Amino acid sequence: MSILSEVLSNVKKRDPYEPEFHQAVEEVFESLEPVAKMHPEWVEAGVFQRIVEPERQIFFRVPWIDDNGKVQVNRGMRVQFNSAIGPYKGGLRFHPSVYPGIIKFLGFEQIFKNSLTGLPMGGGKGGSDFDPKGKSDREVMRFCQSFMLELSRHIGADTDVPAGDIGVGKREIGYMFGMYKKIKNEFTGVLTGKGLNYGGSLVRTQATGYGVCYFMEEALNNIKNKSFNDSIVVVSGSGNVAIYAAEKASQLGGKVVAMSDSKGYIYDSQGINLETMKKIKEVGRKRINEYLKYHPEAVYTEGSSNIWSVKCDIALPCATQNELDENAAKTLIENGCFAVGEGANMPCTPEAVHLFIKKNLVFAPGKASNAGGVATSGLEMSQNSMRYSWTFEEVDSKLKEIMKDIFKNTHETAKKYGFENNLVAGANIAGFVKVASAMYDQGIAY
Ligand SMILES: NC(=O)C1=CN([C@@H]2O[C@H](COP(=O)(O)OP(=O)(O)OC[C@H]3O[C@@H](n4cnc5c(N)ncnc54)[C@H](O)[C@@H]3O)[C@@H](O)[C@H]2O)C=CC1
Ligand SMILES: O=C(O)CCC(=O)C(=O)O
Repeated sequence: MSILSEVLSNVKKRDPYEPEFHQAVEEVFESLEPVAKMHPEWVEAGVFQRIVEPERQIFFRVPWIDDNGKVQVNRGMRVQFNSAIGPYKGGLRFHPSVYPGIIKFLGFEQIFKNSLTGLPMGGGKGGSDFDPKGKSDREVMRFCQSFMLELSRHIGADTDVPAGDIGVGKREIGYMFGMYKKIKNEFTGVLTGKGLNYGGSLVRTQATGYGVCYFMEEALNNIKNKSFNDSIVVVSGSGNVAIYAAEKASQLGGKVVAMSDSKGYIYDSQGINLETMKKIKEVGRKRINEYLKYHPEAVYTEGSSNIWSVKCDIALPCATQNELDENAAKTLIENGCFAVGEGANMPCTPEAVHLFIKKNLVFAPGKASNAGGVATSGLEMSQNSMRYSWTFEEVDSKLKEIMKDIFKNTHETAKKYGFENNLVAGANIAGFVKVASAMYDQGIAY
């Protein structure tokens, strides 16, 4: 049995009820056989066993009082996965599906993604099974304050810097930042994704979605001599990543004809009107079918996964994990889709990914293509340390350069290890090698 199979089998044995985490480890390890062969010293130093075990996991109670005066109790957690190359960094997810297996898969992905950005950030992730949907602003505030009351003991600008993810946007970051500042009596860059009036960075809101398109444009140009221009694009989701991926895809000349939420999807043959979508989702926090009130010519279909039956050239899954399976992949390919870029974390199942690679689509894996969000968080940390802010154009051009560099690195690494044009292998290997060599240099006690 190879060291990689042995470690994977141990991961499954130790935490048998965490399928998303197993999937994330398996997907990375699939690419690492040549790395293990090239670096027997890493095998001997237990790097593969150590990298799948979080450095620290924190679980805590989050009691809060709802608008009816009733006490509610949620679970909070933070997985500080790996700090070999910098302070733990990664978002917080508030969604009823959150449990350790989800947070561990996200934290594990984050290690390699953050490494690919070229910035000094380790990997971490956290969240709660709290559902902000349908809650009043005051309820969300009381929850966030209680969550931070405990989390504040474990984070810090040089220790662990959380940010947003599903269910955590500017509103939640604001409430948490306010509470952290009150508890610690210090104004530091302990969270990113902050409001622009208290230390946030321009472009952070747009960064993940824009970054997906910058990466994809680079991949299309280099691998297929194509671009977004004149393409038909389908984007799943209608949250932060989806809206700004759709915006940049349109700016690059694509036409986004469909977007979804967890209940269903909208098809608009004229191209989705993004101002309407922002009004519905960012301001109103409403369901996507509200779109029909403003654009009655569009069509709404129940069932979010049906969105992949819409004919397109480029598909950008930007909602959630495992939202695009093998059947959806087959349908996309039959309809002529030639590129898929992951905006969400692990949105394509392993079977779908294998099919995309086998059929030579340009496939951009999330840990490379959605790294623009955390990269811009890294830029927010730099600006906070300098007590300075860059302009929109300055941050946007740094983001663009970072995404181009990530593409170059993943593309060249894939080629070097014998996986030409396989960006999944390229991203896994390039992300891993930097962290593994830092872990090796820092000794086994680490
Ligand atoms: N916000 C960020 O900077 C980054 C987010 N991501 C990933 O991107 C994905 C989306 O995150 P955000 O946009 O930040 O969250 P969000 O909370 O702003 O939006 C999530 C959207 O997905 C929709 N959704 C949920 N389940 C769905 C389903 N099964 N089918 C269709 N739509 C569904 C929701 O209705 C919502 O519109 C997640 O996988 C997240 O981990 C990755 C990198 C950075
Ligand atoms: O900006 C960040 O720190 C986190 C972004 C994130 O959660 C992700 O890349 O999945």
